[in-house]
Amino acid sequence: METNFPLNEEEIDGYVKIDRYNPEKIARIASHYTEILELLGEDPSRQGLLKTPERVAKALQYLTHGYDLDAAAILRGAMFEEEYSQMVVVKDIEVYSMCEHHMLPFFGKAHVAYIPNGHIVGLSKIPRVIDIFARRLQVQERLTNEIRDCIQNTLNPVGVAVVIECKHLCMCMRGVQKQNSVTTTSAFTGEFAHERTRNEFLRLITASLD
Ligand SMILES: Nc1nc2c(ncn2[C@@H]2O[C@H](COP(=O)(O)OP(=O)(O)OP(=O)(O)O)[C@@H](O)[C@H]2O)c(=O)[nH]1
Ligand SMILES: [Zn+2]
Repeated sequence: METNFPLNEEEIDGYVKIDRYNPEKIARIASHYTEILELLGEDPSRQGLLKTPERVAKALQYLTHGYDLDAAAILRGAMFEEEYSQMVVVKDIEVYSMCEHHMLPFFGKAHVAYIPNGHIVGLSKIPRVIDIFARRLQVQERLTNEIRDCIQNTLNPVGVAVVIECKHLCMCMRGVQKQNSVTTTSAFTGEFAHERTRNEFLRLITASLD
């Protein structure tokens, strides 16, 4: 899987209104991690760990920056009147999220489709919406529904379909330790309730360009 992130830390600031990276907040989170390192049996004063609490604090702020972003506003910012009324599918969108039970990553792909109802949306905004909900503490089911609801309620299309396939590290590197299990979740509205439309979507997301 590619690891190019849609937003880096500098770019976030263009979207995030409050300052997630303010030094006081980072220092407070970091101080907890100094204690956690000690409790884990480490020596937080050894060279390799000196900056670790601060690094972890910044990483966690990044991994949860979706709390500060308004997905509906981002969609509304790039809606265009257009008479196109066929299905629009954006597939194989990388997803990186954190399970709310263990705060361990789950990651994989999302596939999204909608059928326009007078408006289309800028294509890049669909991965942005996914990221805004993924960059929080999540369960895959809620992530799937939140993406569906945001697109449905903002763009008001004839229907929305969302399928997400993810590996959960809390199931791979601890706990039940199943390395190959993949969880699939889906959410549909409107026209996608019909088997024919849903099947067309499923066919398109499994079709290859090669
Ligand atoms: N439904 C759902 N469950 C999740 C997701 N991410 C993690 N989980 C599960 O959340 C559950 C939490 O169960 P608990 O029994 O409270 O936690 P635990 O003792 O750490 O469980 P194990 O992982 O089985 O060791 C586990 O079954 C995880 O696999 C998710 O996105 N959706
Ligand atoms: Zn988990």
